[in-house]
Amino acid sequence: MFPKDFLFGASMAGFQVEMGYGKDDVDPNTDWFVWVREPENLFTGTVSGHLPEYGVGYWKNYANLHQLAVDFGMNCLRVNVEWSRIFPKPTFDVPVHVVSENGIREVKIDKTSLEKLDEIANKSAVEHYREIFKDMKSRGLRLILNLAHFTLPIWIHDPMAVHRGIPTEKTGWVNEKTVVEFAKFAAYVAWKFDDLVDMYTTMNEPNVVSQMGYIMTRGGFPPSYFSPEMYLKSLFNQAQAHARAYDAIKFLTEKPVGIIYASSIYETLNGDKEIEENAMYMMNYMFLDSIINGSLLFQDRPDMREKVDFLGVNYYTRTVIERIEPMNFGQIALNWKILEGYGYACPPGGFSKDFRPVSDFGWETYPEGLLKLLRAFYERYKLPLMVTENGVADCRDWLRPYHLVGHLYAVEKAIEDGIDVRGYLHWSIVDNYEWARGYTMRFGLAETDYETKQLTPRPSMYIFREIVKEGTTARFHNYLKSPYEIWRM
Ligand SMILES: OC[C@@H]1[C@@H](O)[C@H](O)[C@@H](O)c2[nH]c(CCc3ccccc3)c[n+]21
Repeated sequence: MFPKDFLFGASMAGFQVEMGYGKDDVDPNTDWFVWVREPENLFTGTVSGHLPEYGVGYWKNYANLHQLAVDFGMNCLRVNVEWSRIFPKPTFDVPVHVVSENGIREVKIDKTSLEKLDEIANKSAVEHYREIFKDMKSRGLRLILNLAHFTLPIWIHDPMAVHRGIPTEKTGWVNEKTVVEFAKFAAYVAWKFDDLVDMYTTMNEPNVVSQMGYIMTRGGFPPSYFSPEMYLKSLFNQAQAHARAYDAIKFLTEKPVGIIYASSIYETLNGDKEIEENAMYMMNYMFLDSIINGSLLFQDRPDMREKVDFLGVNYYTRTVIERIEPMNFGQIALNWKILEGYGYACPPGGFSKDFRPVSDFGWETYPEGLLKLLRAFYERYKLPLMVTENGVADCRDWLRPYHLVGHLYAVEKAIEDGIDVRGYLHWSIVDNYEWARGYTMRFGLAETDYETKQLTPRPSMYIFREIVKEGTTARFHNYLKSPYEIWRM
């Protein structure tokens, strides 16, 4: 059984759902907005050619989407405010008190600084976000407010300059100055929205921003510039930015502040524990340890300790790896590689090498991995956990019923095993703009008609509602066995 006060809902991101009518709801001031229409990226096929301004239109149709959530049993939504909407112009000139020897140790934002930020903020954007959040609350939905979800203001990040190796100050998270500006943004958001917020998260998947930006540079993420040094620098500046944002928000409110991490369970086919632990450390614990235990790589950072009230776990599938001769990339020594045919590396719409069904995106259905991951994170950190993303690209809703029951069952078993999971937020409630893949991937429990903006529940959304109503997956366990035999634990 799920606890009575369990949070059932969905996650969304501003850039992926807000725009829809191609005019007064458009925010042109982000790195992603530039990136997805850049001729070089279109010519090389780096991006889909689809544009976010013709998407869901949440900026205008938010009431419809909120009511859909309520109608299908949801009691919580996670969304973010777009930094570039709140501050379309640079905030560098707003004075704050910074302590920065060997890292950004403290950023103090007082009332005077907040009032100076208020002078340059886009007040109509602040007001419109307040309308959206007030509507959400008026329908009984809790709000988890996230701050950064992949996009950065163009005055922080010039993705094409970095992509082409042209010297620029606007290097996004690689530039330590971004840490200070992010803390200002966090303080301002808490100051302006706290009365409407239930829980905060500072950022979504800092590891993906760094990995897809500077290592997996064929994935279509800005700036697609291979650099292990920039990978590490951007990763740890995001860790610092989280810690400084945590402090800035906590200076103004007692509400919980967490972070959302792209989490995968790393497995070998031959039970090579050393390699599995090595990968789990590198890909999960190294970053999280830095903001929970204050251990930033090999230096002690007490100013970054205990900066996580709860951990948002985004889980989609596992990553199967095997040992290789160590490869050295600067400070990074890699002695494992990802195996094709499992996890994220499967044939779209087919089956994995383990005969598990695969999504339209080529991601293997592996619900046991969520249970293993929740166990591993809880054992290491003993922090409240929340599944902040889980879902499947499945335009026909053939796989989603099984995928949904399997993963909700994994959460239910984790809770029965005494793991403190507070909620499950599906990715996502409606189809939306899938970054470099545009509208080609459909993750919605409800289908989005991008012409009419009509939102139509898919069959699996009715299953979601039944499971919430009954407080357990029990009635749907036949979905675990056939026709996809997805659960073998
Ligand atoms: O791909 C589905 C969703 C995105 O739409 C969300 O914005 C993002 O938070 C998110 N993260 C993941 C898992 C990690 C990942 C990110 C990007 C590309 C491939 C895998 C999947 N998703």
